[in-house]
This record gives sequence, structure tokens and C-alpha cells, in this order.
Amino acid sequence: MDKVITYAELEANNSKDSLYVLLHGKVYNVTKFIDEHPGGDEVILAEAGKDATEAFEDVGHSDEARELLPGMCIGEFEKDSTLKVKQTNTGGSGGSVSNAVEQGSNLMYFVPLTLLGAYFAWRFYA
Ligand code: HEM
Repeated sequence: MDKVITYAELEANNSKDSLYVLLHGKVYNVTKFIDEHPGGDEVILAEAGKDATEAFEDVGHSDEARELLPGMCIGEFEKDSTLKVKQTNTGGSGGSVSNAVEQGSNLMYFVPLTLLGAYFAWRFYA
């Protein structure tokens, strides 16, 4: 299983006729499996050309489901491509939203602490 799959290859195999899925940094050819998937074909097709790891783990797939994976593995995902995928995911609106949340959580601590400090300063001097 030494073959390295590029992002271009992953993206090119995005239909029911030929479908690759990226899970945990490995690429799986699920073309034959998709009709047998108990969760239906649409959920897997929706992850075509993307990192499906999160969707796969969110479902909480059983050990039996995981045992099917090695048989469909066709290689490792190109490391640089992973970065590219991650960058497009964190870029754009998603990135600014999480930045805003991060800044918000800093304020969440800063504002009450400042008010508390002001209150005790007032009690002390009053
Ligand atoms: C390509 C690798 C995958 C394999 C081998 C696989 C296999 C399975 C198996 C065997 C089940 C039956 C329940 C279980 O044993 O856990 C299942 C259920 C399910 N799978 Fe997958 N799956 C794959 C990918 C995905 C992906 C990418 C999604 C995307 C969201 C997905 C969504 C679901 C859902 C929603 C169910 C639940 C169906 C139900 O309980 O009605 N699966 N899968």
C-alpha cells in the first residue's frame, strides 16, 4: 500500500462510477462498496473529493465497518495535499468564524474579570 494518491486523483474519482474516499490520511476505493453501504450512497458521495474522516467518525461506525476498510485501501494521501485540503477548509468564512469565537472567548474572560477587579477596588476604597 505504498501508492501515494494526490488531491487531483481524489477529486477526479468523485462519482458513483468511480469513487475514492479520504479517511485518516488514507484513500479508499469505495466504488464497489457504495451500493452495499448501510448508510446509503448519498452520504458517501457528499464526502467525495473531501476529507471524510470527520463525517465517518461522527457516525460512530462499528468495528465491523472499520474491518472493511483495509480491503478497500488503495494508498496514502499525498501529505502536501492534506495541507491544501485543510487550508481550504479553514480559509474563508469558516476561518473567520472560528477566529471570532476565539477572540470572543478571550473577551468572555477579560470583561468579567475587569468588572470584578473594578468592584473590589471600589469596595476597598469606599
Ligand atoms: C468508506 C468507508 C465506509 C464504510 C466501510 C462504511 C461502513 C458502514 C457500515 C458497515 C455501516 C453499518 C453500521 C456499522 O456497522 O457501523 C454504516 C452505517 C452508516 N454509515 Fe458508513 N461507511 C463508510 C463511510 C461512510 C461515510 C463517509 C459516511 C458519511 C457520513 C457514512 C455514513 C453512515 C451512516 C449515516 C450510517 C448509519 C446508517 C443507519 O444506521 O441507518 N459512512 N457504514
